[in-house]
Amino acid sequence: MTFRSGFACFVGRPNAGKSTLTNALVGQKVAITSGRPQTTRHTVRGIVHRDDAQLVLVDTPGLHRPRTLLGERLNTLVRDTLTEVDVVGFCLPSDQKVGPGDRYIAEQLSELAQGPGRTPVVAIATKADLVGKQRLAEHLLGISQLGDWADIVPVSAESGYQVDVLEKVLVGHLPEGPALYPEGELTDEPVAVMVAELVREAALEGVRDELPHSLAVVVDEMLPREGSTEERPMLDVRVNLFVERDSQKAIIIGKGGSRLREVGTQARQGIEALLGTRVFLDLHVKVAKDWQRDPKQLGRLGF
Ligand SMILES: Nc1nc2c(ncn2[C@@H]2O[C@H](COP(=O)(O)OP(=O)(O)OP(=O)(O)O)[C@@H](O)[C@H]2O)c(=O)[nH]1
Repeated sequence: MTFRSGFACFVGRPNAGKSTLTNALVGQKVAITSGRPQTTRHTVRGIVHRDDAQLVLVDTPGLHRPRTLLGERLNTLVRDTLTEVDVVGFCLPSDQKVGPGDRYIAEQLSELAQGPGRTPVVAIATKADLVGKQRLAEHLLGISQLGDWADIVPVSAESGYQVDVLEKVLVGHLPEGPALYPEGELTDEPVAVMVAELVREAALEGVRDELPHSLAVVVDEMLPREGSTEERPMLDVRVNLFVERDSQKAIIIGKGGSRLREVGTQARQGIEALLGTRVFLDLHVKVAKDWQRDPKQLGRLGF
């Protein structure tokens, strides 16, 4: 039996279902999903362990037209990631017609497919559960006319439809080689990044329209609480939330701090589940003016 191993990543416009698909393949929640675009700022890897292969998924941010410096950096990150993987999955949500955003990405990908590495691109019709047979057929036709794909696979991460098929197709594009990570490993995302994502997710809940891309979350410190014992461990987690304006700070904090308390409670439950220990979560909201356009601030926040 030949063993294959390698890297795959999903691209697609915001909300195409990339994170959800990663989770469905890995079988556990590693990447944070959300109903709003561009929440996946960091490269999160999920690892699929099979008897015949190991597939390492690199979950990239949405490839989109750069509008701000942050956008440009994200796109550079995306392109760097794309040239390093063995196969790219291009996600196109079935409930939406192929549009200009998809065409833009398709152009970038065809450059890649013709480049020196010749990375194969598998087109994936995501969210197939949301549409009927006829619409799905139309969608697949639209996708086939969009470019020259190694394969086209309809899937639903929600219902599980064809997730196994997609897994086989992706694995088929990997080179022969030994496992890259020990079995049981699901992600090598640093814990601090996952903690920050949980806080960000909670902080955006219900106010995503007001604070679309203006929130950055950074874990300041994570320390065992003084006096906490091995039987009853307790972790002090201090997190900074950066917004661009005072008005946004007010939204996060809420009347008399009520909203921030809810954010803290929700995030804490997620963090405790992630770390398997009790957590004291200390949230600080700060204004970093126009951080999306300032290289120094971006650097400090890890972009
Ligand atoms: N019905 C249905 N909904 C899905 C499916 N996959 C994803 N979704 C929903 O679509 C929305 C976006 O999914 P994500 O996985 O966050 O999309 P993404 O491409 O990672 O988004 P960005 O991180 O913004 O680029 C979420 O509300 C998901 O619940 C699916 O197979 N079926």
